[in-house]
Order: sequence, then C-alpha cells, then structure tokens
Amino acid sequence: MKILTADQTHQADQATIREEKITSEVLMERAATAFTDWLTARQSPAEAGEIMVLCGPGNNGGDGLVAARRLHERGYRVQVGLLPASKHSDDFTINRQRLPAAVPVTDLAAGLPSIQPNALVLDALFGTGLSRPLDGAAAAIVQQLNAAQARVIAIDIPSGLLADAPQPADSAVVRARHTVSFELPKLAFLLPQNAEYVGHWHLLPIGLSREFIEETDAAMHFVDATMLAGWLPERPKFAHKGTYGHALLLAGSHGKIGAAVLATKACLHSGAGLLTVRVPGIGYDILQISAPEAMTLTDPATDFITELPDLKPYSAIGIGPGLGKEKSTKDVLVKLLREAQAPLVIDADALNLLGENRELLAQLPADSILTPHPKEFERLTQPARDDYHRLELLRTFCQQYRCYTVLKGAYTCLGAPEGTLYFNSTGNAGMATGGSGDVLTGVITALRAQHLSPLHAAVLGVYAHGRAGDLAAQETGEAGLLAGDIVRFLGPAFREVTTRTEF
Ligand SMILES: NC(=O)C1=CN([C@@H]2O[C@H](COP(=O)(O)OP(=O)(O)OC[C@H]3O[C@@H](n4cnc5c(N)ncnc54)[C@H](OP(=O)(O)O)[C@@H]3O)[C@@H](O)[C@H]2O)[C@@H](O)CC1
Ligand SMILES: Nc1ncnc2c1ncn2[C@@H]1O[C@H](COP(=O)(O)OP(=O)(O)O)[C@@H](O)[C@H]1O
Ligand SMILES: [K+]
Repeated sequence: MKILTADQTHQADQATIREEKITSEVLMERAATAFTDWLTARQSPAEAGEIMVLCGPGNNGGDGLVAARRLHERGYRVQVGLLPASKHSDDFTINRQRLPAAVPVTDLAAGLPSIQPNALVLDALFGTGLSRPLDGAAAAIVQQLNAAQARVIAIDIPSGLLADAPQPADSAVVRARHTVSFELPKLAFLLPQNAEYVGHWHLLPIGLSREFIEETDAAMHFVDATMLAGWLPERPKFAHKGTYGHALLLAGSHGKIGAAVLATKACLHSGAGLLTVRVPGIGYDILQISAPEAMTLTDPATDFITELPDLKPYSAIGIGPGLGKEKSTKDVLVKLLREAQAPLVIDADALNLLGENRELLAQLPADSILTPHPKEFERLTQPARDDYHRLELLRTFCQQYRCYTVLKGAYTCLGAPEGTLYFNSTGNAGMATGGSGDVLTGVITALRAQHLSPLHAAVLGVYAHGRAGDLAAQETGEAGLLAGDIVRFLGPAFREVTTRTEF
C-alpha cells in the first residue's frame, strides 16, 4: 500500500470525484457512512451512551455531521458540538443543514460542555486540512477533551496532528483511543512519538481512484501481503539443495552463543539450501547439538571469532549476532568488507563496530543489508531530534552508502538506496524480547542466499519475521513469546506468502 502525503490524499479525493462524476459531498457521505458502520458494528446504542460529536469548520467537521445524522437515524443518542469559525467548507454547510433538528447542537465558543468519564466522543475537529498548530479556542477545546478521560475516536486523524510532519512540542493534539481513517495509512500513524494520540488505527475503504493511486509516486509504502505476490515462488519438483544457496553466518562469542543458535535456526527455517556457521570454539558442541542441520566451522580461538574462513562457497553472508567487539573480531569484519563477493547482512555488534569505526562505512559493498535497532542506528549516524528526523537520517544514510537499512521497531522501516521507505505491517509487542533481532538476521541471510534481490529479501524477511511472531503470539500470548517461538512459526509464515502457480 502506498503512503500518501496529505496533499496527495486531497488529490486522490479530487481524482475520485472527477472519475466517478460525483460531488465531493457524495464522497464525504461515503466516508462518514463507512465510519458509522465501523462504529455501530462495535458499540450498540446502549454501550455507546450519549455520543458527543465535536465538529470543526472544514470537511473533517463535515464527516462528523454526517456521522451524527447517520447515528441518530440508527437510534443512537447523539449531540453535536460546533467549533466557532468565520468560514465553513461547502460540504460542512450542506451537512449542517441536513442535521435533524432532534440532534442537540452546542456552540463550543463557551468551551467544552461537561463530559462524563468514559463517554464516547467523536473527534471531527480537524483532519488533513490542518495548516498550522492549533491555538486559541480550538487548542483549549482539545486540552479540555484530553483532560476529560472520555473514549475518544478520531475521524481520519486526531485533531492537531499533522499527517506527515512533526508539530511543535507542546501543541494541542487530541489523544484518541482509536483513529479511523480512510483507504490508505498516514505516516503519522506509524511513528512511536504519535502513539499516544493515534491509539489503535483502522482503515476503511471508500473507493478512492485506483488509477490515481497507482500512478502517484509515493516515497513511502506500507508492506502488506498483496505487495509480496510472486516474490517467493513455490519450489519446483526437481529442486535440490544447491538451488537454494549456501549461507554463511558469523556469530557468537563467550556467553552469546545463543544468538548464533537463534540466527542459525532462523536461517534454516527460512529455506537456505545449506548453512555453515562460523563460531568460536566454545560454540561447537552447542551448535552441533541444537542445530544438527547446520555445518559448524569453528574459529581457532575459544571465546570469539578471530579469523575469516574461505568465502568462496557462499551465496550470502550474515554477520553480527552475539559477535562481541574484540579487536581481532573487528579485523575479521574489516577483511570481510574487503573480500566478500557474496551479499552481506550486517547486524548487532558488527553494526556497533561500524559505528565505532565509521571510516569502514565507505567500504560497505553496494546492496549490503544492515539491520540496526534505533540505538544501533544512532551509533552509525547521530541522535535524531524526533521520529521524522530519524527517517530523514535513514534516507540519507542509505543513499550515501548505497545500502538497504532495516530500522527495527514496531513498524520496522526499510530504507532503500534510492530513498524509498517501506514500513512493515506485521509483528507485535511480544517480539520485544532478547534474540528477536538475531532471528531476523538469519531470515534475511537465508533469503539473500536464495538469490532474492536485496529489496525483496529485506522486505519479505521483515514481513515473514513479524508474521511468524504474530502466529507464535496466538499460541504463547505476547508476554510468553520467546525469540525461539518466532523461529517455530517461520515455516507457516513463509507458506502464507509463497505464490503457487495454479493451472
Ligand atoms: N475531500 C474529500 O472529498 C473528502 C474529505 N474527507 C474529510 O475531509 C478532511 C479534510 O478536510 P479539509 O481539507 O476541509 O480540512 P479540515 O481538516 O477539515 O480543516 C480545514 C479547516 O480548518 C481550518 N484550519 C486549519 N488549520 C487550523 C488551525 N490550526 N486552527 C484553526 N483552524 C484551522 C482551515 O482554515 P484555513 O487553513 O483555510 O485558514 C479550514 O477551515 C479529511 O481529513 C477527511 O476527514 C472525507 O470526507 C473524504 C472525502
Ligand atoms: N513492539 C513491537 N512490535 C513489533 N515488532 C517488534 C516490537 N518490538 C520489537 N520488535 C521486533 O523484534 C526485533 C527486535 O530486534 P533487536 O532489538 O535487534 O533484538 P535483539 O538484539 O534482542 O535480537 C525487531 O525485528 C523488531 O522489529
Ligand atoms: K479529526
């Protein structure tokens, strides 16, 4: 799915209106009716109680007025609060006139009427037409609403929040429990700093022009299963292990052989034909027993890796999980960057070594995949002012070093060398547990070994890793989920995204 800017979303609305030869008021009716259906499917009139609909002067307020009318028609108790304004949009005005007289309307000029804790409030004050931070009466209403402890549901976007840029600290923004938006996600929904405003977000289709969306260049994508169609074909009957490449993992040090084991198992469960693992001597028995399917190539040193093995046999190389940062391990990394012909996946301590020796970044082979969490990314670049700035840094970093960077998080974001960002849609907070990242390294290394392009390996790997986490959480719950559980569900996750050739 593409992530459009507020401006592009407005253009998509206009294109739909032109194409379907409808008026904007029909599209508003469609959007707000979809919203009403969503709400009434979740709350009966009794559960909802009296619903307060707060409406601003533009089309977001218009959506609120349509929702108020529709809810009233369906037997819900509704009252409307109108923000004072010197001008209103045409569609607001049409729907103000259509509001049944039986729906009480309050002027918000005198402030927010008293709201019972837990009352249901629909926030239709401002949507994507927000052009500046809220101040004056609007800001005061938002602050009163946030203090009221109501169950707030934002229509399209929490009022005061910009769709694709940060707003100044301390500006007034509605804190919603749910945000119900239309057709495509907004960047603001995907960033941790906005979670307290957005709450749970939902998308409702409203039939925006397919053609317009397809033709619009988007700098950002939200990765769902439909995007992955054809990326992982089913295995041909006469496939053999050579078809699926030979991966090499360099991982583990004293006390962190577990990281090597997790990456190893993940790589095996992600379809690599063969896997060799370079571990320090101390890892030999552990690895052979826990993953007999992998070949173990022990380093001459006992506790950490000191020598790079011959690289010729391998079609992809992953380095980092549990590696440690010993001087001789750093030398191995330096040599690897110089000598590797096969594609690289670089994680964890290998990233930290790059961060401590930034001159090495210039030696990254093109199309390498780096998998930092935000702290590791900061060590490679600089502290970010906020989540938007971090994305700018990500874009610049990938362009500068011609690499793919998987910035891990709840919505993991892959940066590609030409500057496009891909946000992942799978995964859950149960995956916030030690070793989850080591699993991801194994997954992506396996996909690179199978000759997937760096873009496909990174996007598909991150998606399947998150999906495996979601399937695992169905069995274990989030608190009980271990990184090893993600590994167990990689097979089912990959099965879901494998494209079968029918007839
Ligand atoms: N287009 C369509 O067909 C569809 C659109 N849809 C809906 O429309 C929404 C977008 O509507 P919109 O463009 O009218 O903008 P909206 O967010 O209501 O606000 C604009 C008004 O607010 C004012 N204003 C701005 N900032 C302000 C501030 N800080 N403080 C005070 N005032 C401020 C601004 O004034 P101005 O900036 O011009 O001075 C203007 O009067 C979208 O989110 C979705 O809900 C759906 O129905 C689907 C079909
Ligand atoms: N709240 C969350 N929602 C979805 N995925 C998450 C969440 N928290 C962590 N993850 C995923 O778990 C992995 C954690 O990686 P990382 O921080 O490197 O862990 P470790 O170093 O312990 O292996 C990443 O892939 C990340 O996207
Ligand atoms: K809103």
